Amino acid sequence: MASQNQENTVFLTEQEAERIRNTAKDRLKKCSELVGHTRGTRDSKTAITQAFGASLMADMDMTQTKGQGGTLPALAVGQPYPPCTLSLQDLQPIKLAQLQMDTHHRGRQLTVKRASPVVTLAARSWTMVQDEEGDDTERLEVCLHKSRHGEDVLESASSFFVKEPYFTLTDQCEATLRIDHPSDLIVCRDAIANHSLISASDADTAAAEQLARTCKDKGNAALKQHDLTLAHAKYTEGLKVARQDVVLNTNPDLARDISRNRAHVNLLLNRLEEANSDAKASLTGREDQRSKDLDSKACFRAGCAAYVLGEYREAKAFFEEQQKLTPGDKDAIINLRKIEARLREQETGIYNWKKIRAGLSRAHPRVDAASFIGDIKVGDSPGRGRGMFATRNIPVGEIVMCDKAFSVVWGHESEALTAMTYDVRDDRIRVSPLGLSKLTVQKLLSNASWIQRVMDLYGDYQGDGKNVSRTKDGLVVDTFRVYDIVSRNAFSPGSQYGEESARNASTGLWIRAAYINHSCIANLGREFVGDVMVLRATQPITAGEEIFISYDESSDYDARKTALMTTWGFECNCALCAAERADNPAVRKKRWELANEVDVFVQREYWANAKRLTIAKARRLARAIDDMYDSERYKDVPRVAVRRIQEWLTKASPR
Ligand SMILES: C[S@@+](CC[C@H](N)C(=O)[O-])C[C@H]1O[C@@H](n2cnc3c(N)ncnc32)[C@H](O)[C@@H]1O
Repeated sequence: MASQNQENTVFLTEQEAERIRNTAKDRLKKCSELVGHTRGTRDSKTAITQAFGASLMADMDMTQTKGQGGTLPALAVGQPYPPCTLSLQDLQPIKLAQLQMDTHHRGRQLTVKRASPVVTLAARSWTMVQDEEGDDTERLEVCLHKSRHGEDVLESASSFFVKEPYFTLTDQCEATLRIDHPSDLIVCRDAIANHSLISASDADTAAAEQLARTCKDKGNAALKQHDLTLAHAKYTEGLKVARQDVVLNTNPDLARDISRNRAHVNLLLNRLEEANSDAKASLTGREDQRSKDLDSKACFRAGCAAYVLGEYREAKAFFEEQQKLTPGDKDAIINLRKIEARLREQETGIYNWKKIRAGLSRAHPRVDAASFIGDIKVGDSPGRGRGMFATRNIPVGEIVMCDKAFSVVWGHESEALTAMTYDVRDDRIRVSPLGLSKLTVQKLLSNASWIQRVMDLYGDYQGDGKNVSRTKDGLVVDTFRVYDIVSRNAFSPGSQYGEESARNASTGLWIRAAYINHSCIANLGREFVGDVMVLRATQPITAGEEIFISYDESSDYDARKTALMTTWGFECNCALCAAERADNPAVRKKRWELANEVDVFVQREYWANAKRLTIAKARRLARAIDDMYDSERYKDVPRVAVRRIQEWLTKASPR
């Protein structure tokens, strides 16, 4: 992740780093020794006692960091496997006793019930589960993506279906069923629900209609209790029956009513595409006042979903229709006004920054704004993958892009989760914004069009690319791919709402800006207003030229080189790096020391009313740094170490 704040560094002791590496390597070794070994049955009492004993020893996935107090979770990453893309009904059952060690049981599904309380750790939750018959017990662990809609998934129910179970070892080498992809775990909230459906297809009209009505009532009751997941399940069940010909031919309004209700729940669950299609499906098009009122409600719901999806023209059409159906409706008027602003932002890049800034606070850190993409387009950037290119000449100071974040986690929010990750692919330990990966996965699980857009971004692990898989149980999201995409595309919007450090750094994903490559001599400057990234030309850009931002602004060549390789996985070949690489390391070191001296000077000496002696000292410093540059090599290359003191001098001696 590109940091705004170079102080955001976690210092890991050698021993801690070694411990993390060894834990991951030990596990991998044991796993490879045990591949394919049959599990056999486990005595349930002993299994539960052993598992809890191990968990009590310590939350072993926590890491101590040097001199910074506190801990960060540590996770091994870089062993991706694909999520299950089959529907539950197409998988063959398997029993716990049939499981084989370190094996993905492709084409199989397990039905289990919870047999112990849930243990919730920073980056995972686990519990003991039993077969349906209760004669065998095993550990079930959900890694990272352990909660949905603010609820711990394992705690939300007592029965689960595990799709294509992965039976392996924990970091402490205990046997476990491990879930990495949330779509591989199906919560069974109400076993009776599915049985009731089976009889519906054969039922007579009255019975089927009654069944759909009961589901609708149960959905309404769950909604009243704010149990959105159950409400959604009940409406879905009711819709399946109400959309069958037996009911549809006699009472088409029942399906419409349930669709309208589910649209509301979907909006609350952020399932915007389904909210939009449900609302459209509920429209009656009739002219009586009651029908008009209902259609107005549906238009409002379809419009809200389209608005959050960024489909402002579609949203506008729905709110206009709402206004026609129920003239004077205040919601429609307010929303139409908001849409005018969004369309202006999107089409012209004109924003009311004063108003936007005034509306930002710790409690409201996100901006309600559209993204503006200026005259730029994605193209091939040899040696750098894809990049963004200007399609016309752009003068200095012009806004090139304002990108509203796809997902952002602020340091002060409960979703913020930073972890030390050990990547087995390149043997590197990194500080990873896992909270952002989690939030991104949650958003993707709700809307298919978003999956395609995020999965188009660059990531080391390709998985199934930008294909969207959907089973009868819902959307499938490859969390390993999201993790890799976040690792290579996340930026930090800086600490806009209070102090933060590496352990709670704010991070976000800007999916349009994510196509812009790095150069240490960037031609764009970056600023954040809440979660909007504003990019302006800092140099004149000619049509066809690639645009660049700086992922790391350190003036220390070695630090910058290491950060670019560790975080972003590349070595920069810009003119500045080429010149600095050719410098004698001793010269680079001396220049770096002088730049540090400048930092201390600038912090101590305020430029306003600076004494002549102080200004003279600043001039000496600037000259000393300038002398450390080879005049031939740095003829056309910026002398970055001298920049700060020159800025100070410009302000201190304006005449
Ligand atoms: C945010 S993405 C930029 C878009 C990316 N090039 C693509 O094809 O989607 C960051 C990744 O782009 C590549 N990249 C960016 N700047 C680069 C540069 N100056 N040299 C080489 N690779 C670069 C690296 O692979 C990096 O991890």
